[in-house]
Amino acid sequence: MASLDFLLNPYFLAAFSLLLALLTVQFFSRKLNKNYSEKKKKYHPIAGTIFHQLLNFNRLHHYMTDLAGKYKTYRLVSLSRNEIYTSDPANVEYILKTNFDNYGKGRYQYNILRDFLGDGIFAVDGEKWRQQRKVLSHEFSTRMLRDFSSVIFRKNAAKLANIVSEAATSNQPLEIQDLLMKSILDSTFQVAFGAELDSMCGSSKEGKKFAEAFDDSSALTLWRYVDGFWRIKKFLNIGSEATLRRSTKVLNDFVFKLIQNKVEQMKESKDDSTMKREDILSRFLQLRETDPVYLRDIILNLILAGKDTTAATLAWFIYMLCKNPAIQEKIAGEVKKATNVKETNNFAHLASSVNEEALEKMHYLHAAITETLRLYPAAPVDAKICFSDDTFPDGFSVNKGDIVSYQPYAMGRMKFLWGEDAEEYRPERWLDENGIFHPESPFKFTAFQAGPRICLGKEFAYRQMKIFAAVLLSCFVFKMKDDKKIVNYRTMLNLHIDGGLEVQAFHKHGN
Ligand code: HEM
Repeated sequence: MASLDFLLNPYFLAAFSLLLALLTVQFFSRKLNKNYSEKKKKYHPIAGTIFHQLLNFNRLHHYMTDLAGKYKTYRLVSLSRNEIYTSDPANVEYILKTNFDNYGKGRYQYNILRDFLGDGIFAVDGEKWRQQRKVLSHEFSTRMLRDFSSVIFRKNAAKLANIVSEAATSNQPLEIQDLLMKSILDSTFQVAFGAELDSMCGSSKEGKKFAEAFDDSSALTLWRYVDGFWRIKKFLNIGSEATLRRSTKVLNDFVFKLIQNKVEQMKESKDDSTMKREDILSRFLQLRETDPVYLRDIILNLILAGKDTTAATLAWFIYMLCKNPAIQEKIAGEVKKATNVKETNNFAHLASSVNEEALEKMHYLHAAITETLRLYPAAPVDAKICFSDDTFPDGFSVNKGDIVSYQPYAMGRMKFLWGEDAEEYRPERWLDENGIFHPESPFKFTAFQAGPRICLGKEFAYRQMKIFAAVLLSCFVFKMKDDKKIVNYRTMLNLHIDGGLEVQAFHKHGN
């Protein structure tokens, strides 16, 4: 019954009363206006209110998938504005591409995100977004970043394999999601700053503090979406807002110090043309970008973008493989063939063999990761604000200020999109008759968003996930520690496994 405690919460009761009042007002104003606007505009069916979302909070994505099964596009009534949810690819294409300029983060999201993400790419629209997108797209397409990041991914994959190996030898279970979160944070941090954080082994106290402050800031920023009183709490500097202020200060102090150190290092090595600076911070400094606040915003946004998304996807991937041992075996076979490595006890050697050429050959692994993202997309729902009244391709209207969301989680499970076996984990659906991966329309498979704001790190993320998966699956067999345990997500911005994923790893030894 603990999950119903929130019914007694005074904030909740106040919000509920307000919602009832709003619904009453909406009902009567609809009646009064019937002869005017209703005649001209058609609105998507009302499937519920945000009160229903609160009641279903712990199974939110199941609830919304059920609604999506009934209506391709529907509305939920909230206190201040309509919330429209769609799983219709034609509407998704319209929002994300055709009428791109009419949908964005808006002032509402910017105000929530600003204290943590500043003016970084995730928080802004318009010119500020365009400028960062241009610079970052260029950086992410360079061969230098690709090669530099691959070296780091291989090193960290081998480091993780060492930890898994120790657990396998001593027959100890592992909480693999947590390990992946730390390892991916270490990789992303090193690509971004060119410095070691080592949150996986915890060798640096400052690094540990940074990692904790980062997670706290992220969770507390998300909390603002449901806490109607956050502005007052911020003004009074109390409760969650006081904690957020402390966490962002830890982040800022740490990052500004790193930037300062890097600037000094670069000054010292100015004449040394053999010094190659390949991390993202150094690249920006070389481009004569010296505003520390701008640099902080760019880099923290990248870390946020890359860390939880990639790590959570890998955790769901391992979960899927524990549930489907034949697929696990098949991927291991493909990796062995592509890398041509016989000896799997030397993790560094094995990791170095997972090179570009080998990765290109791993179509089945690519399909299995994509299939994981179809069923467990790291961003399960993605919301935009509508900037001016509009009509969707399905003929229904949306109003200025409405929140419009496409739903990767629900879409991944719709039979009308994927067929009768939509709920089944079947990597083969991504392969043609020759076993070659073939992508789907990004307006149907929406895990990376689509259109001009499509995920900038998609290729980077696949490379990292494939390297980690290839190294781990060549050396170990993974099984659930407790096969009967029900695995579910925790409702938050990204789709994490609630309580982590406890697995048992077994050595494959030389086969
Ligand atoms: C499995 C891994 C990943 C998934 C599923 C994913 C998914 C997404 C999604 C859904 C968005 C749109 C978010 C929004 O509306 O604001 C996005 C944006 C973005 N992603 Fe990823 N992402 C992943 C990994 C990465 C990585 C590793 C990086 C870079 C290190 C990255 C960089 C970005 C950036 C910079 C944006 C903002 C693009 C823009 O607004 O123009 N992502 N990603």
